[in-house]
Amino acid sequence: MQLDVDIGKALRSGPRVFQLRARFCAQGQRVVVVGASGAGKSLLLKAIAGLVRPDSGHVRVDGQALFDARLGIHLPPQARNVAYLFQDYALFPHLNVRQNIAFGLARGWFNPGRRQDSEAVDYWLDAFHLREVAHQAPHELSGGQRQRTALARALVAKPRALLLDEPFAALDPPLRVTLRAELDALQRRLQVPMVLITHDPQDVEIFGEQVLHMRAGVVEPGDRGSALQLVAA
Ligand SMILES: Nc1ncnc2c1ncn2[C@@H]1O[C@H](COP(=O)(O)OP(=O)(O)OP(=O)(O)O)[C@@H](O)[C@H]1O
Repeated sequence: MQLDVDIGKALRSGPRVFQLRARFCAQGQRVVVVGASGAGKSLLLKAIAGLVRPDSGHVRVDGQALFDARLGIHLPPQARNVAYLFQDYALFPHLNVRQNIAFGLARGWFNPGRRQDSEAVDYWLDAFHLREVAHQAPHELSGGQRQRTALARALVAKPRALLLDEPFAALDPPLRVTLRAELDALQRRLQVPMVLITHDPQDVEIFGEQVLHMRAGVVEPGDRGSALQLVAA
């Protein structure tokens, strides 16, 4: 994947203005974003996903413009084919596991899925060991099952990139280790490029093929060593 980002965005809240100024080009399959709380990491990912509209600049994936202020391009999230996994997974509380995953196909409720679609959902139910709980609602799941459902929903539409906002933060340490290893193996198997926000040194070790530092809204290139110092601080 080639991710070419050069964006600016001012966010105002009362007298305070937060200025996002992100400019970088990422080439690898595994990009990690580190930085202090409030540095702008989630905003950056949301801008790539199309959930936040920058004021200026461009976002290009493999040469395709997802956003270009000068050309007036701002593809909606569902047209970007880039999956975004929220910090709290954002599962739909009134839908069961199967329905949550099927929602990732973005066909909506009035357009029932085709046969291949339900095969795709079945595939991910099996791949993530969710078959047994397919009928359960998010509040009836363990933390790991919730995370796997959210990942399955993100992957079912075969995204060209996966954006993960602190994917293990809500999990207790033993489960974190297990699911980190699962994501590691999954990424190798699917070869889906990913950008992962983290405060955890283990994530930097495992997924930090390329590291971006964010400091007060600005992206600075970093390396694994300095990222480890930053997250350990
Ligand atoms: N809608 C908004 N209006 C005004 N300011 C905002 C808005 N959303 C975010 N901000 C500000 O933008 C800054 C960056 O927020 P962001 O969520 O990207 O931080 P982060 O680096 O992901 O932090 P954390 O590690 O705590 O999740 C913060 O200072 C936040 O207060």
